[in-house]
Amino acid sequence: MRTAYSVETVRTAERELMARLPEGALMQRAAAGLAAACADLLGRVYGSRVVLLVGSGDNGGDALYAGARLARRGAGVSAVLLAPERAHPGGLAALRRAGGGVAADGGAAGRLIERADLVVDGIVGIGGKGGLRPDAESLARAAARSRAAVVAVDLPSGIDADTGEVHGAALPADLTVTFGTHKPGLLVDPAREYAGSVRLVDIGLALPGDAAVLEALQHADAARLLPVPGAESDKYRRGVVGIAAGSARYPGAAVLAVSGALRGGAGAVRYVGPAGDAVIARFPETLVSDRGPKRAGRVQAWVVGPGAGDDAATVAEVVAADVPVLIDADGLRLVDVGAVRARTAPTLLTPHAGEAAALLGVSREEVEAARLSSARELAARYRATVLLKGSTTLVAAPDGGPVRANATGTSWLATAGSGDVLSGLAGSLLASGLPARDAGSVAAYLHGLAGRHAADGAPVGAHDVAEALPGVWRDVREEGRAGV
Ligand SMILES: NC(=O)C1=CN([C@@H]2O[C@H](COP(=O)(O)OP(=O)(O)OC[C@H]3O[C@@H](n4cnc5c(N)ncnc54)[C@H](O)[C@@H]3O)[C@@H](O)[C@H]2O)[C@@H](O)CC1
Ligand SMILES: Nc1ncnc2c1ncn2[C@@H]1O[C@H](COP(=O)(O)OP(=O)(O)O)[C@@H](O)[C@H]1O
Ligand SMILES: [K+]
Repeated sequence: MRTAYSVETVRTAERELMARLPEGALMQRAAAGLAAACADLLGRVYGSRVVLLVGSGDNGGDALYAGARLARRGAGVSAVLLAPERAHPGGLAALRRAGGGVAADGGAAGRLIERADLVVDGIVGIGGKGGLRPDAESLARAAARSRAAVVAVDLPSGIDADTGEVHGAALPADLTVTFGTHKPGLLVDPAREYAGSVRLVDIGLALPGDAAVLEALQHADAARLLPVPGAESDKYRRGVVGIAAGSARYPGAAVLAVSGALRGGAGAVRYVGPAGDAVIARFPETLVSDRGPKRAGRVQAWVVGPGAGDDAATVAEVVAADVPVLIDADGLRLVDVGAVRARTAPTLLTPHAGEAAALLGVSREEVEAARLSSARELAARYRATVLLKGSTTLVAAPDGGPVRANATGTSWLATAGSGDVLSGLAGSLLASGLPARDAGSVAAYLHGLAGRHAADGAPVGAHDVAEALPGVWRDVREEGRAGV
């Protein structure tokens, strides 16, 4: 599991560790890891041109000490000091001793950045507040214009470490070298996009497991959660998932939700609704009923809403059932918040940003700018687990605890109907017995990978994503066993 901790927790752990180590040891560990990552990125250090953007705090100190290490290996290293009188004195002295220089003025800084192979962003780290200030912003613009690779120290400067929000200008990186632990902003959009790839450097911080703010499943975690039938299993013991979806106008949503559900681990898929003929034509293994959810036969979990049109009665009937229920798409518009809050069995809501905005009474842009707080707020209001879809998908439980972030997806998944496949898949995992947080996060994990496999750099339809699921499932189990 990849975990992320708040700035406050990181600071506490750092203080405890620093008290036990010689002065400056922690910064040397950070700088050594940073210099090694820069060297890997450069390929050849000797003769390369490196520019350090140095702010007034310890983030700048890391950059200066790493720059000194690169200078000792033959790189031409120059520092651009945003606040010369407050630049880390030890770091600056080390850089000078190693033969590095300092840009004389803004003009020189611009020219250095233009010719650089590598720009190291040490403007601001976990001490940052708000977006970049104007002097830093102009350097960020110069770095973006140059052909240099950008390595962010700890965090891309300008992002909010705790929330993943970006208030103002920030400096996009190709690589972020982060220390001790991931920070939430490295896993949640829009900030995550600024980070590029992320490399974690162990500096020996001891972080309390129960204080994680965010978690991201890895193959081994997903593999452990995937339901696998045992020798004694039969289709009912594996779980039956009910799909109440589709309408005369949108029969395809029913077919796609069933396509996801059939690949999600339940032993049987029951379909209820007006699109039974279309479902059976495509998936003859589906148990089809036109008698409404209450009289369709037993299920261990329901999915309601994809392509449901205005059928509020079916949504209400499903929400009244005493089994786990996933509510998606039209179902989110039709459902009564009081009825959801009153449920005792688990509920999983799966809105995209637009649907979440409608439920919260804010704009879509506001949800996209503040994904973490939006997911948490919805979970609290509906007393339900919320899976907020998008480039990073978040799964927030109503009882607090770490939010799961998923970034396995690809923007090729932004295609009509791919959300229907996801809801069928997650419903099937619910029916097979996974708690809502696990069902949602495992579904997002597999769905994202399936999108990647199916697309492989080209446009795909939602049915391609569903068809890629068994292959992905196999990969996750195999690689998970191998400890990948
Ligand atoms: N505390 C520790 O033990 C360690 C800290 N490390 C580094 O230290 C960093 C934290 O250092 P600091 O606490 O000194 O804080 P930072 O260096 O992150 O930033 C603080 C300084 O930046 C200025 N600033 C704040 N917001 C700004 C903005 N938006 N634009 C421009 N300037 C801004 C502030 O005035 C302040 O002087 C970490 O991110 C990490 O890089 C590492 O060396 C590992 C050890
Ligand atoms: N830019 C993106 N990057 C990664 N995944 C995305 C992106 N945009 C959308 N997705 C994913 O694609 C799916 C789209 O679902 P949704 O918006 O409900 O579409 P539909 O209603 O047409 O099925 C979700 O799983 C979502 O997380
Ligand atoms: K930084």
